[in-house]
Amino acid sequence: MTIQWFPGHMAKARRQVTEKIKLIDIVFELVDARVPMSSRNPMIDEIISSKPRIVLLNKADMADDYLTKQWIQYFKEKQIPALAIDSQTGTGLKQIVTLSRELLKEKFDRLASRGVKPRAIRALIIGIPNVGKSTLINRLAGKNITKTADRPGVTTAQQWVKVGKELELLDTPGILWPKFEDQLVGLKLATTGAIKDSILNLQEITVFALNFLKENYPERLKDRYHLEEIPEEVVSLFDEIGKKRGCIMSGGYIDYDKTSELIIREIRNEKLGRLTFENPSQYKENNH
Ligand SMILES: Nc1nc2c(ncn2[C@@H]2O[C@H](COP(=O)(O)OP(=O)(O)OP(=O)(O)O)[C@@H](O)[C@H]2O)c(=O)[nH]1
Repeated sequence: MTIQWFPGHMAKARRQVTEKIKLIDIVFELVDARVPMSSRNPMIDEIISSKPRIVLLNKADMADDYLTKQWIQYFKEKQIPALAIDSQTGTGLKQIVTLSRELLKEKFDRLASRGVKPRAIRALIIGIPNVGKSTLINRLAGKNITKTADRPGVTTAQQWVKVGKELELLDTPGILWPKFEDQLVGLKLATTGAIKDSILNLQEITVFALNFLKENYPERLKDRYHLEEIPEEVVSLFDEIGKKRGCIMSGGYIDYDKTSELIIREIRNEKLGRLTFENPSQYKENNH
């Protein structure tokens, strides 16, 4: 689903998330491990406020392992615990419960000392569209997808999904918007497939992707497209790939649309291996 984010929608989404946050102990902020910054909401710190949080770098199976470790370190330095997960297979999910329990130990000990009966940790998954929120909820819930009894929420009755004995999730995740006014963010999200029916031009996305691969993963580019050398000019690179893969129009011209579709499809299908499109060092320098 492609959501059109108008200011009114943004305000409504934010209000809904803020209401839900009041009901929970901890936030699971889901991001795409291939674009950990671009797949975050620009106002996330403000929205979450002082609630404990874990950043979950989802789709880690598609991301560059080396950079995923660097990103975990980056968040750690900002006092935000982060975990790499794969919601499709369930890799890394056990740690979510263990870490949540650790982070909330003091709060729950305090409640217990006041005589409050022990209860499951309540959590909310939030993230921009397509980061894998539903996949994660389904994976965590497993057979327990049958919902627990309603508990009155602030505006509507909320449904909770049990995850073992120790965790309960709000069944509908919080959806937030990306920072799409930044063109580079849009290009990265489009390359990874987060923006489905992109308003961005496909050839433009491909130029971005090729430049990125040329700079960061030149050997993979060479291997995949059997290139001896990578041409300086991105247009020549485009031409060469188009020629090699038979994306030719009548008259012998390169079919740029077809070439673009092929390259983007291959990136999304991991034909160029596991890729991460942003490096934490860029964000440290810019002091983001
Ligand atoms: N490879 C991989 N794919 C994943 C993972 N998690 C989710 N996906 C895929 O990502 C796509 C989006 O997942 P959803 O769970 O629908 O994402 P969502 O955040 O609920 O999306 P919205 O409903 O648009 O907000 C689906 O095709 C999933 O199969 C993961 O960890 N690894």
